Amino acid sequence: MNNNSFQKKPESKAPGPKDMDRILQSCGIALSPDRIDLLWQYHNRLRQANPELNLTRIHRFENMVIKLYADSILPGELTALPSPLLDLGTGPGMPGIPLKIAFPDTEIVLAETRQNRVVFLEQTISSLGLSGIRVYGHAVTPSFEQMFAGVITRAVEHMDKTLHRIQGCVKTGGLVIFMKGPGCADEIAAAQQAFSYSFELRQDKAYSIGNTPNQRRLVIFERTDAPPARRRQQAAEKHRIRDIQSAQNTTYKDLKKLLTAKGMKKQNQALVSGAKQITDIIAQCSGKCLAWISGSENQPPPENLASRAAWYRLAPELFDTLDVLGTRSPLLLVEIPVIIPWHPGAGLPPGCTVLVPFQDPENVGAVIRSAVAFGAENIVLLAEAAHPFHPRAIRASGGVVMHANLMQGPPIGELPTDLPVVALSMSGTPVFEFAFPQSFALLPGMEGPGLPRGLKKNAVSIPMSPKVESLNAAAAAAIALYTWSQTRRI
Ligand SMILES: C[S@@+](CC[C@H](N)C(=O)[O-])C[C@H]1O[C@@H](n2cnc3c(N)ncnc32)[C@H](O)[C@@H]1O
Repeated sequence: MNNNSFQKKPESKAPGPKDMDRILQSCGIALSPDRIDLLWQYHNRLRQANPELNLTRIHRFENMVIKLYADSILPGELTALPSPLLDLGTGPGMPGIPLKIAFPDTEIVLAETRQNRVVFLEQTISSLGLSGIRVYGHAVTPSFEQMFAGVITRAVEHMDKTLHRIQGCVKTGGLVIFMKGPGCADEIAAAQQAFSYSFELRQDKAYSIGNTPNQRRLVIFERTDAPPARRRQQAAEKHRIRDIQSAQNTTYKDLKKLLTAKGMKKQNQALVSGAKQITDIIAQCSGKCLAWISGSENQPPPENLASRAAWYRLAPELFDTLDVLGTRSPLLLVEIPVIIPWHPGAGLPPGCTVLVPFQDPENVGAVIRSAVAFGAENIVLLAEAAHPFHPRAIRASGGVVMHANLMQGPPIGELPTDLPVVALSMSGTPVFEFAFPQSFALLPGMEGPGLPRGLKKNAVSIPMSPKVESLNAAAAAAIALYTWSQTRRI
């Protein structure tokens, strides 16, 4: 028998508050003895409850101090903590409880959905005798509207999801503090893209926890717009409000008529959908905005919508009927520019006039967008064309229809035969070899029936692989317009 087996192993001394203090100091955190004592009590409660509640997978004492407590406290050393502060998805109280202990003046609310954790948090707060900290034991959702100066969150979800979730509860200028690992660049980019109108990146700081190899990144966004509750109140003071609950309401009936070209022509109005289009139109054509239309009072108009625009708050089912693109975000009622008649007898202006025959509103919107992009400023809608302010056309145009120079022309069959038409046709001259006249009308092929014979005299084609039968007509028009625009630059 090995003699060693009789020897007692040297007992490792159980760690105590002094060890906690020493490790925290090595991470650059100096707490007074009473604060260390509170953190020690928290540590013991966490350890006791962990086997039953599964609060953390970190068990070694040193790791718990570094990766849980020091990690939780460091954001307060690196930035001034906003107060009151919501710790979203606090779990067992991280970072909220160590932060409260280290920065007792900060008011903190711990948000946690799991009820056994909620009980643990409440008992911990009471047992440690902490004040200025409480638990919100429900899910934080966009409709949560208690107001905070800031949110902090650790190990919960992607940043864009959190920014969406906390939009109701952070004041203008409030901070959203994300405690992340080093590789979060994609998350930051996604959040910036999705929330460019409401949050700005204020800080992105890489650091390590003391002298350990644990790399961390503190990412802070600042809220730039007003939260919905404030916007609702401001909007109610600023705009004329009309609550519409019945399909028999005359304003609603008029709005419904705008779903047809006839209604749009008669009322000279259109419905715009899509958050980006609407934002752009409000910014660029504020005088044309007549009403903000939402399916609930929780979607107030943005602050820069002119006060002359009304706010129509529709019952959800009435709103859904108008929201033909199914965007579920509010619509904008706009006054549309008068489409003046086109008189071909007066001759064509220099450059390219685009004739639009498309019956598909998306092609109409797309070709108008390309025409303006490549400098063909005169656009003639032939009688066959879908209405350029059809919701799909507005969306495909990227909002360009609002300021394009649109004219109303005859049916394609009634175009003057002496018009210098350059038609787009599969059998025409390859577009790169074609000498565009000084002044001409570009006629892209109509879907289905194609071009009338008489107009094929001067035809250009887009060379392409025989594997594809034909290009989308608006795409072909865009290529021809681009080619023409390049010949003008020579
Ligand atoms: C992975 S744990 C992280 C806990 C803690 N922040 C940490 O760093 O140790 C995420 C916690 O967020 C909670 N949670 C998730 N979504 C939430 C929401 N919408 N509102 C409140 N709590 C939420 C979960 O119940 C869970 O306890």
